[in-house]
Amino acid sequence: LTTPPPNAETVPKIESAPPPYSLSSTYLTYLAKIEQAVYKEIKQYTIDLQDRLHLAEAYLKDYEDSTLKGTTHLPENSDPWQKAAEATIHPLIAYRMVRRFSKEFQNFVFHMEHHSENKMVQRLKDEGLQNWPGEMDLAEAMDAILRLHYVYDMNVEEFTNGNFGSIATNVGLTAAQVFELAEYSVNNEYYSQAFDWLSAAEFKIKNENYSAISDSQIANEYKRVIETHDRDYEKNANLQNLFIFDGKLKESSNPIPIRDAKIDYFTRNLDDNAMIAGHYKFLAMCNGVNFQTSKVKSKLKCWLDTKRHPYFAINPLKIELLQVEPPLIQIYDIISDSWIADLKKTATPSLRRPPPIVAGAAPRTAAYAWLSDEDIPNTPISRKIELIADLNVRGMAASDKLQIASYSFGGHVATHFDSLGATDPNNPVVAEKGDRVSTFLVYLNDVEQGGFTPFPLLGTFVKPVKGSAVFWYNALKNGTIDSRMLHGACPVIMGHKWIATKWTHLNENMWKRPCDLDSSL
Ligand SMILES: O=C(O)CCC(=O)C(=O)O
Ligand SMILES: [Fe+2]
Repeated sequence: LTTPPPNAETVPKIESAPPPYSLSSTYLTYLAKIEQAVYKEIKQYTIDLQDRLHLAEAYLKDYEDSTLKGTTHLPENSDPWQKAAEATIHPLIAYRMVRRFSKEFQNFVFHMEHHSENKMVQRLKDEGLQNWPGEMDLAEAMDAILRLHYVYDMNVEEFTNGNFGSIATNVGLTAAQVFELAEYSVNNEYYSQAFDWLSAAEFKIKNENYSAISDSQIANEYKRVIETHDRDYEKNANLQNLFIFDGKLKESSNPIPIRDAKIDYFTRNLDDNAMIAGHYKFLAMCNGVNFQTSKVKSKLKCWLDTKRHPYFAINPLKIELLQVEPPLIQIYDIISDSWIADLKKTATPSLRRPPPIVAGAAPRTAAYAWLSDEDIPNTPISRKIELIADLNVRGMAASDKLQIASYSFGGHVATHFDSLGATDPNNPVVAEKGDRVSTFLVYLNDVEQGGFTPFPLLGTFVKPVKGSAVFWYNALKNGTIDSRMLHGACPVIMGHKWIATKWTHLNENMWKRPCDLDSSL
């Protein structure tokens, strides 16, 4: 796995907004660190509980083997004082009693006092118990797991056995945990997913010695999926983007598998609008499908560029052309490990959950921080981008601050345009600086699996490669939005994903934008 992000301990307690625990590898790392202490605490607690149980049992046994055993000839209901006197005649019974009072009780009371539940709870509170993940974090984590299933057409049985495509691991989920995700799917109207999760739970229960759920719970849940689906079907059938079966489940003996239903949607909605068509191509690309024609592909190439600036005569840029028109390029090895470490370290304390989604904006699940050039004096990345892209980048008017994003499992961005005017024609930033004319996105690490950046309408996608950047223009030369530049981020399956993004604005780059990126060929 990737090395943990720096300064995980410095993750702040955020008063204004709940910390994005499930959304960011940084916060997950912080939790994993806390859990090392929690594990030790609870492990010790079980040892203490066992000690106390043994002490209590030893006391009972000693009393039963001496006093009770030696005084059985008195009737059950005889006078307690008479019984007590009887117990003190025998020297060894008497001795054992004195021993119990002076030794075993002391021991017992000592253990009770020093390892009480209250003290454990206090220690957990000291670790930050009240700020730990809650319902919302769990819902976000469940969404992330279900998103991986949906986007990558995961076989739930394989997935929950810990096998992710080409990667096999030895950790999966229990039948009860799989069942919880099935229930969550139904509650959130992901009916087709619910079926996959239920049948996986049904299968898993057979292979478990002990399961916290039963076959009858699963049977009831199947009934609930069908009933809930059929109840909501009429109401929602007209909603284009709602993932729903074609027809009522009660009447169809064979529900359409999620995979076929997606392909159906893909072909049906292809021409409706860029966002919807883009979504289904996006899913295919996350799975590695490239839609570029052989004619387009034949123009693609890699080269070492020495001409952009004298600096590059001795440090040539390794450029790969991913699409000629509109231009999309990936440039390798543009940022050193020490710059990467500086960016992660500086961003970590201010990583926050994204703002609530406004109408028309794409859902995104990552934690974000914004760095000004002054925040990172030893990492002059704006200057470097100026040299590479030949654009004005430095200064408040020329670009946005550098955006750092930290994704965790299932972390994604739905298809969108980086142009601010695309979602909000009255955006004040557009009025002031002009729209975002270009995007320069740097991958700060390799991702074990998943996390591609697809451009559905170009038919190609970018793979995260540590230290490489992808560059494109969001605006046409006349300044209007280039609607071909729809893109998104595929969910991370395994690993962490960190990116740094610089958006350059139009007004300061009016005269800078080269006529054609191709001229450097
Ligand atoms: O993470 C990626 O690959 C793309 C992110 C993106 O498009 C964005 O944040 O606007
Ligand atoms: Fe974007």
